[in-house]
Amino acid sequence: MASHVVGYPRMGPKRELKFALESFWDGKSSADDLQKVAADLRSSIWKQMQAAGIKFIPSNTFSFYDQVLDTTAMIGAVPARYNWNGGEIGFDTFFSMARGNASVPAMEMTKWFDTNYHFIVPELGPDVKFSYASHKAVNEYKEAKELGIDTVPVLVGPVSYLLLSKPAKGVEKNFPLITLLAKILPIYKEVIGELKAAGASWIQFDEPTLVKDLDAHQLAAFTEAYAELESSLAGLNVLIETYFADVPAEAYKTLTSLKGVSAIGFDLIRGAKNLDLIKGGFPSDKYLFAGVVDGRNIWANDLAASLATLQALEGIVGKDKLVVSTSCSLLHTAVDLVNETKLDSEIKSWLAFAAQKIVEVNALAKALAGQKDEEFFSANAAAQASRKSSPRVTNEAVQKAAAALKGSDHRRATNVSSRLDSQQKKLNLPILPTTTIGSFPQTIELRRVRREYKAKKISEEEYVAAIKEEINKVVKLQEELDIDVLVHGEPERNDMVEYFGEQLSGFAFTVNGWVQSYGSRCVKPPIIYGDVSRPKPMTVFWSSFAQSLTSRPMKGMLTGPVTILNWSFVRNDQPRFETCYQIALAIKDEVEDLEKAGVTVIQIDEAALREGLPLRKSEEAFYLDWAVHSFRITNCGVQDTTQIHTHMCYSNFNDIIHSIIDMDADVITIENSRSDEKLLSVFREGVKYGAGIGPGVYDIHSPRIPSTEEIADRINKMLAVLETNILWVNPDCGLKTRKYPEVKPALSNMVEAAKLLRKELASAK
Ligand SMILES: Nc1nc2c(c(=O)[nH]1)N[C@@H](CNc1ccc(C(=O)N[C@@H](CCC(=O)N[C@@H](CCC(=O)N[C@@H](CCC(=O)O)C(=O)O)C(=O)O)C(=O)O)cc1)CN2
Ligand code: MET
Ligand SMILES: [Zn+2]
Repeated sequence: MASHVVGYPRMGPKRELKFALESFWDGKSSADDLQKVAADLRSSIWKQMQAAGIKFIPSNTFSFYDQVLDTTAMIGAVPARYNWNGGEIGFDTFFSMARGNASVPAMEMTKWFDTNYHFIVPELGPDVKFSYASHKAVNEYKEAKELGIDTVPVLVGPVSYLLLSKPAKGVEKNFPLITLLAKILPIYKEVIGELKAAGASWIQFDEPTLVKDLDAHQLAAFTEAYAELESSLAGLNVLIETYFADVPAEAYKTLTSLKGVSAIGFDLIRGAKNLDLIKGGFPSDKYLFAGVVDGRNIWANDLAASLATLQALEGIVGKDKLVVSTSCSLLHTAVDLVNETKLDSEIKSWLAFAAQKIVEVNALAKALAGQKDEEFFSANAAAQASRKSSPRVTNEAVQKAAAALKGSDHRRATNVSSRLDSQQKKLNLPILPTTTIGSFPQTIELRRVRREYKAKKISEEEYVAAIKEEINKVVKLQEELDIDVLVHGEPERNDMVEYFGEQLSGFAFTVNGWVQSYGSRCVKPPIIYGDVSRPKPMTVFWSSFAQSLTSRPMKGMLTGPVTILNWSFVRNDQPRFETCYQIALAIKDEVEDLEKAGVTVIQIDEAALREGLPLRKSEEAFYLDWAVHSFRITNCGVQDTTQIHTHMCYSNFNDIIHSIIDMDADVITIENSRSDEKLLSVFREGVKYGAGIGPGVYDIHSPRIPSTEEIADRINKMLAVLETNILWVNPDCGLKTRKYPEVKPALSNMVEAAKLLRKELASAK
């Protein structure tokens, strides 16, 4: 019985790739140094999988930034503004596309399906000249082969690639990108040819868009694409991998009849209906790659349950056609539990990170082949039983309180426009008020202070003094810049989700459980293992201190329940909405304590609300209902004069604008600049928005400093579709990833632009 892994984390068990990338970008190390770190990581991962007994080991799942950008490089689809002159694409062009450079902004980045991973959106059109411009897939296959490991090279499938692209600037918005298939397939053919010549016997195409709602045209593109590739693929075993949800019934028909395809991979964790589809009929000549080990979470597999599932599948497809696999790439889980020295041993026994998951995959494959490791299986069964019965998982008071919520929809008593009036009387803000999203740069010194405090190398007094000093600096800076509504800068926070997880009951946290979010940036999602409650106030101390330093309004800064849920590793033993309501109640307590402490503006970030949206239309309404409800629970009890802000980043909101309105926040700040102001089109189309809104005026994900004119131009575009009195001026997102030499001039230009427009508006009256 064979085993397979869809993909593996790239960063390394101690984020070696992150540090190598950042050092290279800072000019502190050479391209060769970076290549060396990368090669070492790849080789250790391949060897680890080989040692675990994995038969189908993936290659080309490594990336210096993102696998979709790698594909863009492979087919030479570099936007003209990067001045690429042909030839093999090197670091310069590659990283300019990813991060921008001094003269050109980066390409758009967006969420990879419903994960916290971001990909670089390809910009295509009828005039793009495609060419084979990155041999990475072939090189990595050869590299593994030289180590004596015959891998399965992985490519982003051509149809998913196009369906994830957007029309380039100047190309008609509804240009049918799928018509570019004919132009990119010849390059895929070249790659396939080289892989065959190098000795590959399998190839994997990731086609995750097959789990979305596709129309007949889009489905037909899959049929055409693989028919077109069939002759090039002859002699290779071809695996089409789907993940993140089940495949809709129509798509299943298309998928199982693709020409030249010998194997199909399914997510059997998130794809609840896949099993029934397969039971309803699976082609007898194809391999089934059964994704039973969860690539999106950190729980140890319930091996007995998976084995039963696999045995049922074996009855359908036959013993020699079943391959045990992961539900998706392990990119979305933490790397190695071995490095978790601080986790309590009972909780640790419930967990499996990527390194442990490959062992699970192999144990299942062996058990199917009649070589069950009894000891491994019984230890696993004991851990499953301990997790089910552990008293630390349950808090009855919390369960009762959460159950009681469902009857009411928790709305504020007064409507938003009269609330805004009461708030304005108190706040007395100018038109186009300026603010920032919360975090200020996280300097090396700041990180050192937090690290030393955690390691008990400095005392609590020293720590508090250092953070207070930082808050003081950030407040002074904002006053100098003349920003209207201030923030304390979040210097005490490692991350907006992890920070709250560390203070709530029912959460555990890791030391090295990093997951790539974008580029070199990683997150360490907390683990929700039990019922959630808030033992004591979490932010009141810092927020009241910050408010005491200034007469300007200081925003209290919280992360909302949906975002805490979506950016944590969540329980798989109760529905997500139950957990979300529990978190909402904890945040509600915090909101009310902030209000009591005299904080009059409170921002509750829901950065991840959109990405939690189910991948299929039919499931959206249910999610939006409980997600928006959870947000309202947190702040329905505050006074009219308390201004509730929320913030969202990186998303396409146009399709859920009515749910955003239904959140009933007083002010929303929202990402806008990196996606070409797509956001504004919804207002252009006539949606009425009466609450305060601050579409970001510049991209904070790039080191580039926007000019005053550029920002003023952006604000003008907003004024064309939004009422003057509801518009706020702010960056796209928090500033924690930036450096002060970028932030100071950028914010200064932002304030200047706001002032310029205030003047123009006043003289126009
Ligand atoms: N959870 C989450 N998801 C999100 C976002 C977000 O802010 N949070 N933002 C959006 C974009 N994604 C982002 C993801 C990560 C980062 C980010 O800045 N991550 C930091 C790590 C953040 C962190 O928790 N840092 C800790 C740990 C610091 C650390 O690495 N310490 C090292 C030593 C490092 C040193 O020598 O300074 C150690 O302890 O070993 C801290 O600052 O306290 C990074 O990769 O650099 C930014 C945006 C979408 N998704
Ligand atoms: N308040 C948070 C910050 O400014 C919101 C970030 S959304 C990813 O960092
Ligand atoms: Zn944000």
